[in-house]
Amino acid sequence: MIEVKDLVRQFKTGDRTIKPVNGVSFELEKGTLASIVGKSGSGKSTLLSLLGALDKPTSGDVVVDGVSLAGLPDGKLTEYRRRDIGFVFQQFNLIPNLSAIDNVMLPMEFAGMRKGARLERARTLLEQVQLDPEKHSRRINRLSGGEQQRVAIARALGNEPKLILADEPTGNLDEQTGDHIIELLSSLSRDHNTTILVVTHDRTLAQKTDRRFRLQQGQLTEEAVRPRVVAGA
Ligand SMILES: Nc1ncnc2c1ncn2[C@@H]1O[C@H](COP(=O)(O)OP(=O)(O)OP(=O)(O)O)[C@@H](O)[C@H]1O
Repeated sequence: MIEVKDLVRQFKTGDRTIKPVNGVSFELEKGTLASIVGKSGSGKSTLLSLLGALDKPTSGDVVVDGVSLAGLPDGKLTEYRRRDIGFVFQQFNLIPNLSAIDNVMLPMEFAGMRKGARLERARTLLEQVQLDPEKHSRRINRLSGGEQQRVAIARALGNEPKLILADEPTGNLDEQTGDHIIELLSSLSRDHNTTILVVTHDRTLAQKTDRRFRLQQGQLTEEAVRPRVVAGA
C-alpha cells in the first residue's frame, strides 16, 4: 500500500517560487492500476520523481508498506529505488548496445541475484510481455518502439517492485501498439498484484485504469468512478 501525505515540492528560480506539487495526498491499494493526467508543466513528472525517490519533497511524506521515505537516509533511499520501484519511461532508458535479455537482467544483477536465476527470470518476464523468443537476444537498437517498451516493462518487473511508475508509456507508440501496452499493464497489475501508476496524456489509457487522477495547480483530484452495475439491482 502506498500512502502519499500532504506532499509539497517547490522550485525557486530567481525570485520566483513555483509549487507544481502543493499538498497532494492519496492512497493506493496493492494491485491498483492508476493514472494521472494533467496539462504539460502541471507537475506530473515532479510527482512521479518524488514517489520514486529520485527527488525529495519540500515537505510531506510517502509511506510504502508502512515505511516512511522521509525517515530514510540516502543509502536506504537508493535501496528503495532499486528494490521496490520499477521505472518505465517514455524514452525507455534501455541500454541500446545490450540485448533485450541482458537489459532485463541488469537490475537483478544490481540486486545481487545469481546468474542462473537471473536468466530464468528474465526469460519468463520477456515471455509474459510477449516479446517474440527469437528477439530475446537481439540488441535493443534493433527492436521496434513497441518491442522496446515491452522490454522496459519486463525490466521494471525484474525485482518484483512494490510500485511501477510509468511516465507516458504509450507516448512514442502508434495507437495499436499503445493499446497492447495498456492491456499488458492492466494484466500485470492483476496477475502480479503490482501497484502501477501511469502518467499520461492518452485518454484511452486513462479510461482503462482503476483510478483516475488529475493534477492541476499543484492539487490532485480524483475523477468520479462510474458506479458498478449490480446484477439484479
Ligand atoms: N528542477 C527544476 N527546477 C525548477 N523548475 C522545475 C524543475 N523541474 C520542473 N520544474 C518546473 O515545474 C513544473 C512542473 O514540471 P513537470 O516536468 O513536473 O511537469 P509535467 O506535468 O510532467 O509536464 P509534461 O507533461 O510537459 O511532461 C514546470 O513548470 C517545470 O518547469
